[in-house]
Amino acid sequence: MKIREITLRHLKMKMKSPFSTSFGTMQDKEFLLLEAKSENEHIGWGESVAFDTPWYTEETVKTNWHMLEDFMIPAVINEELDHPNQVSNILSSIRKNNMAKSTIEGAVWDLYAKEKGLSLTKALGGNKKRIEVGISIGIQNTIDDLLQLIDGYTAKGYKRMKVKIKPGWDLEVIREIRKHYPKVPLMADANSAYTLNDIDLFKSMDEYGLMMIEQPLAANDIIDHAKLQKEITTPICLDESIHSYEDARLAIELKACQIINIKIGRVGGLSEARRIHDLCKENKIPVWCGGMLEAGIGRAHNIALTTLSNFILPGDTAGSSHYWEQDIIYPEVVVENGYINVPAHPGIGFDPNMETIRQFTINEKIFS
Ligand SMILES: O=C(O)CCC(=O)c1ccccc1C(=O)O
Ligand SMILES: [Mg+2]
Repeated sequence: MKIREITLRHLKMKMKSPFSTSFGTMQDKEFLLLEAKSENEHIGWGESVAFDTPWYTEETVKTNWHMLEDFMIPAVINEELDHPNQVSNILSSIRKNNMAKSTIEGAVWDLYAKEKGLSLTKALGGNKKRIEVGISIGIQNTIDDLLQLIDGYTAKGYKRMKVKIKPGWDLEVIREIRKHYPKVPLMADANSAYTLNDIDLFKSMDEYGLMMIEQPLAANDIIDHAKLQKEITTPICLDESIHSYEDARLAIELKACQIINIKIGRVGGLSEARRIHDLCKENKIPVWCGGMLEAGIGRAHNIALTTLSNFILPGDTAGSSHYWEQDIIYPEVVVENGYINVPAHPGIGFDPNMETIRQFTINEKIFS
């Protein structure tokens, strides 16, 4: 198959409520959508998960636009593609910029599945009919606010609660949650806010039965994560540290974690995500699918990936209505009792809502 036309769009959508992490607060979500049309008039969609500031990784919406426009789209358009795995080879001469790579690679996967008449789930080799999801809860003004949110999400059936922590919003918060919800499946995500000097804090957390602590230390610090994991019983889950299969291999060999959060954008696409999944499975490291506050296209890709067998733990793919007044796909992603039904239609299995896409687009360029 060949891609003969690509439309790149820059969208801006307002989130229903602001989302706060150890790095700061997000309210407006800017992101890119890539629409790739084949010779046979099939259309594949990809979404960039880069944010408008480089706090999570070094990439931003603007660096992604630049990489896609000047390097990646010219390299892929009009090339004969037999399989989406080729995209990472074609782009391998471009260093890093994983989220930009993933945007175009994701569109090629969707397109490939549509050309074959397969769901993206099938094309990837997944076979779940439904997936389990949890919810990621940002830092709140008060512990009472947080407890109320947990109340609501528990009632909605989300399979586990993830709370963001940072220095000053950590042990006390976990202790209070456990006082009110002794049994709720609970985990904490620090987004790299700590160092090994905080080892006593993490030892104290061991008594609260957390499913895991996500990314307590710096993104480039696999060695210190290994040291920390030796000292605590709570499993460490790595997020920001894992950008590739090789990172995952290093982390597993050094015993820096017991669980890995896979985000398609962070690792450069679905092909690499699947390789990491397979490596983790061989090494008995359970994985789950992380979230980047995606709009519907990115959310659909996450659902398909999560159908692979070693996605054992609930992911962060909450329902569309948790984030948006109106999402950009139909049907929207719906969570019922903590489950999302996996669509069986060709490709990502959701249709773009062109009306809302146009409404939220602030810049657009067509390449052919
Ligand atoms: O609801 C979601 O999409 C996941 C929210 C989340 O935890 C998150 C959101 C933005 C950036 C990083 C993270 C993270 O997993 O660390
Ligand atoms: Mg995280």
